[in-house]
Amino acid sequence: MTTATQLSVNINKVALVRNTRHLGIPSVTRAAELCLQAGANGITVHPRPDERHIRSDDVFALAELLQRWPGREYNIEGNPTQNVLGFVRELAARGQAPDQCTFVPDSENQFTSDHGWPLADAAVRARLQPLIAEVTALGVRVSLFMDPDPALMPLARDVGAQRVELYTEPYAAAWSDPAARRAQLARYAAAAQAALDAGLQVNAGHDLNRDNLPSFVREVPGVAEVSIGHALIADALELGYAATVRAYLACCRGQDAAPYAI
Ligand SMILES: CC(=O)[C@@H](O)[C@H](O)COP(=O)(O)O
Ligand SMILES: NCC(=O)COP(=O)(O)O
Repeated sequence: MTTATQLSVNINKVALVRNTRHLGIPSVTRAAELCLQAGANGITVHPRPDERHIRSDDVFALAELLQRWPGREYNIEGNPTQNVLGFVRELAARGQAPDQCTFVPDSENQFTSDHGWPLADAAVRARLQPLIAEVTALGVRVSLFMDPDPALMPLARDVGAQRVELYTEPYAAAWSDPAARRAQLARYAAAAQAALDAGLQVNAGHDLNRDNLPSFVREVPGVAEVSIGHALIADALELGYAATVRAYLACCRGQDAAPYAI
C-alpha cells in the first residue's frame, strides 16, 4: 500500500504579515496549531538570515509547540553555511530536534529559493558531506533541495542525504500550458524515479497550489511530502486555515481541487 503524500504547511508568510507591526498578530504558533488541528502532517519554516519573516524566537516557539503534536513533523529549511545549523544544534541540545532539515543553497538576501544544490561540483559535495553527517548524527533527517535532474540523485545519496526536495517552480510555471505541463511532469517523474532508485525518499515544493498539486502527486512517483506556503496561506486568507488545509490534503491524495465555496 502506498502512503499518501504528507502535507507540511510553510508558515513563513504568516510571519511576514506579523512583522509589519509590533502587535504579534497574526500569530505563527496559532497558525501552526490551526493547521495541525485541521490535519496537516507537519510545519515548515525557512528562517532567512535577515529575519524578513520567520524570526529566531519563532523557530524555538514552534519546536516547543510540535512537542505537543507527536507524529507531526517539524521541517526547518535553510542554508547550512548560514543560520540553519545553529538552530538544529540548539534545538537538539534542548531535546527538541526537528524531524527534518532541508538544506537550501540560497544566498543571504535571496528573494526566494530558485535553484537546487549543484552537486555535480565536487567542492560542493565536499562542503556538504560533513554538515549532513553532523545533522544526521543529531537524529535529524536531511533533505537536499534539488533541481529535477536524474543524474544528480545518486550524488545526493553519496553525500549522505536521506531525502531530496524537488524544486517545483518550473513545473508550476508550466502548468497552464498542457504540452509544457506534460513535459515538466515527465522530467519530475524521471528525477523522482532516479532518487527512489538511489534509495532516497522524495519531497517536493515551491509554488505548488491547489490546481497544480493533484496532477503532480498522481504522476510523479513516491512523493513522500510536499511543503507549501505561499499559495496555501493566500488561500487561507480567504477561507481560513482549516478549510484550506483540508482542501490541500485532498489534493495530496490526488483529488482535483473543487472550486472553493465562499
Ligand atoms: C525552499 C523553498 O522552496 C522555499 O520555497 C521557501 O521556503 C520559501 O521561502 P520564502 O517564503 O522566503 O519565499
Ligand atoms: N519547500 C517549499 C516550501 O516550503 C514552500 O514554498 P512555497 O509554497 O512558499 O513556494
